[in-house]
Amino acid sequence: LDCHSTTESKADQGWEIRMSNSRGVPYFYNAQKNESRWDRPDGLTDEEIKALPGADYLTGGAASGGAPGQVRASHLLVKHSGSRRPSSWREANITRSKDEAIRILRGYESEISGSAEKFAELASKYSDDNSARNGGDLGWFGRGQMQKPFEDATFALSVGGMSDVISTDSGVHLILRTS
Ligand SMILES: O=C(CCc1ccccc1)N[C@H](Cc1nc2ccccc2[nH]1)C(=O)O
Repeated sequence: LDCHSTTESKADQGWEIRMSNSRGVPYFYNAQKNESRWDRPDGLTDEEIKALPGADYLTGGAASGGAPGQVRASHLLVKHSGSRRPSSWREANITRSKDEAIRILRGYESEISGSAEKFAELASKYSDDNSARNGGDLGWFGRGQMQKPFEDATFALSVGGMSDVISTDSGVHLILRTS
């Protein structure tokens, strides 16, 4: 019986780097092990860490400050049948009505009740945007980059503030301004 000892390459050990919205610093996340940690996983060298998905959170990218006039925000998007692209990582064919999407989002809004950590947790689980994998974090952006209703709502928020339900061509959103 010849057993092959496959030494897993570090890359497919499932580690990635995500941004903690509540603390505004990166952390190590492993979906396979369902583990999150602030400190470097044992045995990962600098080189291997730099090669992980989300590594740009460690360098410039989203972690460092934005240019003047830029803001940083997270959002929780609930798509509906009228969305420009009624499909997401969560659901291949989204058929809920806009009213239903708003009702769902109002439910999250009351569950969040001002907690940035709760926001990131619910965005990770339920946002129909790919930013769900980063707790809804969109990084830094300036005016002219996002759909107008989204931009205006974000720039009207103070840091730490959360928007009302905002509607764009993509669906309905809750926005949390983080910087
Ligand atoms: O437009 C994009 C980002 C680029 C993209 C397009 C298509 C597939 C994947 C990414 N994603 C939308 C969801 C979405 N709409 C937004 C509006 C404002 C901010 C973030 C948003 N995220 C969406 O997925 O419909």
